[in-house]
Amino acid sequence: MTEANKPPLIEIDNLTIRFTGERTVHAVNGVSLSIPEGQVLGLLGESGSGKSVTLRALMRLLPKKRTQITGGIKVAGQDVLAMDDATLSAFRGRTVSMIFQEPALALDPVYTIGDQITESVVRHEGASHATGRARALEMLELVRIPSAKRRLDAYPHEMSGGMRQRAMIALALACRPQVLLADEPTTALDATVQIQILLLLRELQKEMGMSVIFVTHDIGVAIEICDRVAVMYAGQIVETGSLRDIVRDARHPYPRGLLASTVHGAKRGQRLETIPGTPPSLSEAPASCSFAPRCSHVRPICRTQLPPAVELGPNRVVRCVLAEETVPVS
Ligand SMILES: Nc1ncnc2c1ncn2[C@@H]1O[C@H](COP(=O)(O)OP(=O)(O)OP(=O)(O)O)[C@@H](O)[C@H]1O
Repeated sequence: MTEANKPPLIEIDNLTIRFTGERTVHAVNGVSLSIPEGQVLGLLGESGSGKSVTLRALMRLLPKKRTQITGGIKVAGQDVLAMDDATLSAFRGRTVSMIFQEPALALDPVYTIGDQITESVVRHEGASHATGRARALEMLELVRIPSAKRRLDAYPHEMSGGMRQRAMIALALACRPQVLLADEPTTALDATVQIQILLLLRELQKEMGMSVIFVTHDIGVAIEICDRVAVMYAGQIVETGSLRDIVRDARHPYPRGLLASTVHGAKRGQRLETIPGTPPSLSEAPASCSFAPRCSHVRPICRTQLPPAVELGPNRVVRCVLAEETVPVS
């Protein structure tokens, strides 16, 4: 079966997330995504575009209070938004796992790495302590932590940044989840360690057949690891396509502008900050094209109507009136 024919493992349908409180934030505005088994999708966009909020919604990690969510999220056939606490607890770790930029969000400072992995395997799989401990060692070896046996008894603060990142990956993958959610896991690392971790993640992803959603603001990282890319702007996906589609033939003026200056020499660490102007405040739900104020190809209709979602092929959607035109980049 080709990748395009595989049934989706993750289906996000018209997801809308609004935070209410002192000020209202329309963080995610009608996001739809469908990700088959074994695919790495890069969620690319500048700061505040709604990448992390989308990812957190998939694991139900958003605060319950003052968060309004509509739309649907299905993972491996399960309705994530309808799960009760017991189902959710089994779902996290076993079906879906998450890694972060900062390992401190996942690793507990008062327990050794070995104990944390062991505990996760015991809790999620009902395994014995000995089985959990054996798995912990296996995982530390899998993520290539040197002297793995000795490191089982190390605390997170006794490890370097790169090693802690590997330990967090070991913990996240210990119960062999079907889906890995990665929220900028390599951003804080220096370039050499970053590439090692990306290569490791790609290898583990292939070996375990996982689907991955990889959040990044870094085009170089997306090029390194993703099969497909979805570009977010102001809580919406403005363009999706294969990595090749996006890098070689982006149609929306936002990714076109971002990529024009970087595509030939895209390096890791290169931020998406090349377009003049700032993103909208998100205090209101979009009623027209959110990018219009910054777009050098803007037309009157862009300021009065939401742009259409133009399907250019399977899994290739562009939200722009110019989707089918070849416009010069500026
Ligand atoms: N719990 C919350 N309450 C209110 N607003 C929030 C909350 N969480 C996120 N936001 C807001 O939602 C918007 C989207 O945030 P999000 O973290 O998803 O952006 P991002 O694209 O991941 O950016 P970054 O790369 O900076 O993390 C931002 O305006 C953010 O301030």
